[in-house]
Amino acid sequence: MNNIPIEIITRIIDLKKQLQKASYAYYVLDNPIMEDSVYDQLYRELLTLENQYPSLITPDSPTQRVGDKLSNQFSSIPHNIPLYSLDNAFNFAELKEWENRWQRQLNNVPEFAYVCELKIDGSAIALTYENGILVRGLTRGDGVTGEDITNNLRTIRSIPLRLQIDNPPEVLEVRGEAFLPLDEFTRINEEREKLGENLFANPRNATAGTLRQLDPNIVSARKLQFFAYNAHILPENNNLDTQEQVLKYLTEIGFLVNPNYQVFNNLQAVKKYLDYWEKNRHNLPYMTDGVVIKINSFSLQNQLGFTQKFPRWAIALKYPAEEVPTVVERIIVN
Ligand SMILES: NC(=O)c1cnc(OC2CCCC2)nc1N
Repeated sequence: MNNIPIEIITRIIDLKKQLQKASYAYYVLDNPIMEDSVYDQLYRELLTLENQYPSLITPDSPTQRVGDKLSNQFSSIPHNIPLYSLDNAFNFAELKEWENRWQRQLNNVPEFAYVCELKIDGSAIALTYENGILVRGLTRGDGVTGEDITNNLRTIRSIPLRLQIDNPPEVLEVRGEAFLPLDEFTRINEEREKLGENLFANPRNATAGTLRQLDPNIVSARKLQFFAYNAHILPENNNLDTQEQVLKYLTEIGFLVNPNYQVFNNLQAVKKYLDYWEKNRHNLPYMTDGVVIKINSFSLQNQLGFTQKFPRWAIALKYPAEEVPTVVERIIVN
């Protein structure tokens, strides 16, 4: 590092900042701030400088998204914070029972709110950022330990390699859903069908299958996306008091958050949201299998805690399972 001209060092830092900002605008805000040709030119300049000065390559560099080393297997790593699964409700009456249960447990809280989030039908993922840099990405696994698929997750452009804030927390745990948009799912199955390979039954299986690929280049070629829905700043001394604040924070620091979340003060209002999305979810470019309803206040969440498997403060309203139009069905029809 000592015999490298300072102009080179500052140029590399500046290029990474510009490229990360442009990538965030393009993949997360869906609002490009740079022509593709300019992005490519800056990217090539960074690549050239990093090849000349390899000691200046950092893990958050945009050039480090697609590693070239093949994994031969994934190691199992314990989660910093366990990932819980969701209890299910299959109709409004069961939702009402859930509300009665938690209200009884808290001796009838008059003031509360629910956050409703579309339940994205993909693979649950846990990301760890240290001082703003992505250091690890794990599958949900059994909730206690997950498989280290960091190299595969780094290829997902809507997962930032560096948080887009100047003073990042020491450790940040981000949870969310990796998923395949429906058009990409169809494209992958058409490709497999041409190669005589078996088809993925649905986008969830295709996502899980892709994340288990040992070659990050294959993962990079499939346009996986990621919706973040939870964050834990460690040590837990932060000013995030509600789920709604967490969703806003996640967007600020560089994540794609599903924009269809809404806050309601009662279950009747939640019902309208459920009915709306049961009808309109098929217009979305990705699969959902329900709605996740969470109590908004972390103070109430902490008072309620967890059962052996589930948080008492959240539940998934599941829509009836449905068939995904796959290439096979089209052949049969034709
Ligand atoms: N698939 C989803 O979209 C989804 C899954 N899980 C959660 O919340 C976790 C947090 C605590 C228990 C469940 N939210 C979601 N939106």
